[in-house]
Amino acid sequence: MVSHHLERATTTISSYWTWWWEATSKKDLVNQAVLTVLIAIFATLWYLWASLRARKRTAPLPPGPRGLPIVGYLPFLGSKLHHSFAELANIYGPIFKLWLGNRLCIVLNSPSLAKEVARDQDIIFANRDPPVAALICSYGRLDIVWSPYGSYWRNLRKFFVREMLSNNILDRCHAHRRYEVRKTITNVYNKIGTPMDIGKLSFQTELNVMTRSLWGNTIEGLEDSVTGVSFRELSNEVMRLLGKPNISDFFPVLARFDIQGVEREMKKVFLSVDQILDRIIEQRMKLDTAKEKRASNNREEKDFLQFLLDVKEQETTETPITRTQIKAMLLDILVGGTDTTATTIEWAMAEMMSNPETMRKAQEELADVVGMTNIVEESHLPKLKYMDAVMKETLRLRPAVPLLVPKCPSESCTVGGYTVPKGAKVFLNVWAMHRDPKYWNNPSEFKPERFLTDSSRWDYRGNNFQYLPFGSGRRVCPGIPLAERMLIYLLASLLHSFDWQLITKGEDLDLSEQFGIVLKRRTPLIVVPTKRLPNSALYA
Ligand code: HEM
Repeated sequence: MVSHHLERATTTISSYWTWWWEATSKKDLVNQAVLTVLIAIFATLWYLWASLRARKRTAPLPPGPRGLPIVGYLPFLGSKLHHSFAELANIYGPIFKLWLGNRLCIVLNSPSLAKEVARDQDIIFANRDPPVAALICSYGRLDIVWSPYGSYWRNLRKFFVREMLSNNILDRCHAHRRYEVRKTITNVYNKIGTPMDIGKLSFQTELNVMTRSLWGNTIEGLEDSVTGVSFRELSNEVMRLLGKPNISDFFPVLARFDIQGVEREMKKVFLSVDQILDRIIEQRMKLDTAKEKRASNNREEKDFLQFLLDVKEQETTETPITRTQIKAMLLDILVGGTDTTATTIEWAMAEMMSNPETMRKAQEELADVVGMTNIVEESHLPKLKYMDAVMKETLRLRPAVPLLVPKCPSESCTVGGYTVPKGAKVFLNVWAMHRDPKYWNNPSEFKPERFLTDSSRWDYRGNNFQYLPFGSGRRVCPGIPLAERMLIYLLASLLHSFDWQLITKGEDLDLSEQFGIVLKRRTPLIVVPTKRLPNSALYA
């Protein structure tokens, strides 16, 4: 294109030159002066126009570290990707690039860039870039999290939100949540005074809540020996493998050699998960007796799995759903929804144990709102303002998904004045944005009070671009309504029913992080509960 313009300009200039030469030869000084000025103006204008067009077409790539030939910056990344990215942002600015193998990665670190990507150019960035491990555990992108942007994803997500997460359905599942939370409180009461792993406890409760809402039973309710604990191990393994840097992802030509064995490991873990899901579906189908059938005709009484199975049976439906798609969706909820919520509860407890004043304030609020002779009910939640602030502050300081789920633009575009090429892997480092002193006072302190003022400012549904624990745009987390209920309800019940101490009094609690697709604690939080409420009946 530029060479074409150059050719045209050269032709034009040369014809004027001939004319000018003729004028010069005739010694026509006036003509000569006019022509010289005209040529100078023309040349300047042409130069400006051409360079403006060229600049418009090719904004440069963002700045970034050089790295080594072939491997790029891979050898220099530490084990905590979110920290390494934050350090690089300090050097190269809020948007930078780095090559990891032969994959171009672009990292964004500011609310205005987040807005450009998640609002202004949301459709372009609504695609995912699944690692090899995700292709396996999503049944080849048949789930919601990893499916490509398009009508398949849209239908699945709409269906999921309508049949699992509408206010109506969530209200109906209230009894399941209450049953499981009360069961947990009783279990803790029975082991009072003994050390407990809060992460394990929260995971077990969240998993049971999810499974009861999904198919009216727990994993233990299956006819064989699968336990919630072994499911937690499988789920942890899936998350670990999803977050593990894998050479196959950075050098797709090497993928078939599976050099680190990530694909092999994921296939093995996934086989067990898949078998559990098959058993769940089969057990649910067995329940399809005449009595169940009658109940299943009543929309009000159906659980999510029953609804899915009904849709599958109706061949005339507009969006026929296969058994594999059902399993893919169940997995999103069981692995994605449970681990994030349980990890957030564990962090909230850890932060409060390190800042006993916040624990005291939360318990005082519970005593005021709930009363020491009552148990926490979901109806209390809207009044628990401090508790809500604790949850928000935890999601700020310890966002469960620190780099969100990486995005992949479907066409080349410009962000922050730089080119982001089609197919690049785009990370939004919300962990770093949540700790940026430009937007937060004393960002590394755990201070729930910051969320007590002007609550409208602290929306976390993706509209406030400096606070994005659930992401933003079309692919924002659809589980927010369930996550917020479960987080506060379980945390409030644990704090109202018990006082909590570290095993060794006065010990400094380890608050270090272990990076993964979900940001976990490096060491499990082990604490000892003591009775807080006056009446033993409140623990039944
Ligand atoms: C503390 C709890 C949770 C956190 C912090 C969290 C966070 C996130 C984040 C950051 C994303 C990616 C958003 C983006 O790419 O912009 C996401 C996606 C998703 N989450 Fe959650 N989540 C939580 C709980 C849940 C729950 C309880 C469920 C299900 C019941 C759920 C289901 C999903 C699904 C299906 C997606 C994929 C959405 C899509 O790609 O269209 N999440 N979540």
